Amino acid sequence: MAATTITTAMDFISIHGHPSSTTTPTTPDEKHQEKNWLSICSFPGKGRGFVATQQIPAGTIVHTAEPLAAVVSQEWIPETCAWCFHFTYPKKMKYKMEMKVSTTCLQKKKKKQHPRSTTMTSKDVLFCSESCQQKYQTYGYHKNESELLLRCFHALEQVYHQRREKQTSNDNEDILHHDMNKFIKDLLHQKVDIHNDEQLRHWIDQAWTTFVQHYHQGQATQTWMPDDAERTMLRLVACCVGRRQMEAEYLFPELPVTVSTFNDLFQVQCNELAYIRRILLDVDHENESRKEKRILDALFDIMQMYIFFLSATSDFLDCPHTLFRAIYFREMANSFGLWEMASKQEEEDGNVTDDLELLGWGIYPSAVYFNHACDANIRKIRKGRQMVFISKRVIEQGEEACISYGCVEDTVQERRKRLLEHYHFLCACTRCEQEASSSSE
Ligand SMILES: C[S@@+](CC[C@H](N)C(=O)[O-])C[C@H]1O[C@@H](n2cnc3c(N)ncnc32)[C@H](O)[C@@H]1O
Repeated sequence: MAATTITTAMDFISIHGHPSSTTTPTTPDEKHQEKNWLSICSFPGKGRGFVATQQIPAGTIVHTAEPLAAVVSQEWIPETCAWCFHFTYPKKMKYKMEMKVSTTCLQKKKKKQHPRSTTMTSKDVLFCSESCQQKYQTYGYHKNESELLLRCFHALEQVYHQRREKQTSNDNEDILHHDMNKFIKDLLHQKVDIHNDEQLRHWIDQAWTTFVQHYHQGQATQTWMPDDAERTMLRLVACCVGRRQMEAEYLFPELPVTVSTFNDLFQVQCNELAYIRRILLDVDHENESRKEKRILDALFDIMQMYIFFLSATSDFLDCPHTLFRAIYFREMANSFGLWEMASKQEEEDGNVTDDLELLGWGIYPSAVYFNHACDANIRKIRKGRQMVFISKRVIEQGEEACISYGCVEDTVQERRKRLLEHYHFLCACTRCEQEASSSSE
């Protein structure tokens, strides 16, 4: 087990990240094997959610989910298998992602090159065994998918290292700040009603379009550096854009049943409006110039990530800002944290500690309907790349099946505050409703 516990800036995108739930699954009864235990319903104040279709015995596997995309956190790449998330601190993973690729295809825009091939590797994708390496390189929508991802990861690494070495500045950034500030002022002077979805969405679209136009005129920064969490996030976005591109280029390949399609991602709730609105409400009590700065900073962070992504991948990925945002804001608050698992020995000895590491992030479209409850009736455990969901007690037919998105030990006020801050919603679970009404009596 590793020595430190990380808390990254990306913690906020996790909905289901608690290390104590990452122990090895208990073997379920044969008769409890998965069937259609759950269906999707609408719940007032919570959107869609899973509901039990029949009485579910305790300890039943109610759902097993495969990721559409899963990546190792930047910090733990050397010690974590990119396929099965096996973690061996302080030992390093032995197998690299390595492929022969044609150099002409590497940069589509550079024409008239003689076809040559080269061996390409990504330092950001390592495996614990040849078998995991093989699975990673052959899994996907099409056999070319892992090659495309290799190029993306390689290019993201390169741009990162180039920027770190160069640190050039760009005077035109002032123009960009000035123009973007004008937008923010308009918003704050009530030309946009932030409670009106249509108006707010329109404003966000315009802000992005303006920013991207500046980028194409050479006015966006080339010096901004992503932190580890943002680099991890960019690889996760690349996996989704890559899947989309494969689907567009190769029609109807024979898919293994476990492979999600890009469209599956669109079942997932998009949190862009909720995120921006929360920032706008948060800064409400600040003075004007502070307000403007905080909104600008919040927007710029994501816009700069996008520009960084474009600089690295635009030669082989087609990703307009609308697509980037559609993916980014679905991953935000919907991705599952992939935690280190306790060893069998630790479990047998009852020695499972809380300082397990957050090894990566995955997006699991079939599992996003689990709403949060502060007294959850479902626990989730990781089994390699899969997420397995198991009932903690008997669940009655028609009862909502919920997991916990994190710690539920605090008071109702603290729990609600944390969920609002990290996941942008006011918790409406039965426990919160009851505790909130009794504390207000
Ligand atoms: C992973 S999604 C769950 C599925 C979501 N309800 C949907 O319709 O797609 C998480 C989102 O569901 C809603 N949600 C989940 N648990 C909730 C709760 N206890 N109270 C209110 N909203 C909740 C929030 O909007 C949250 O951002």
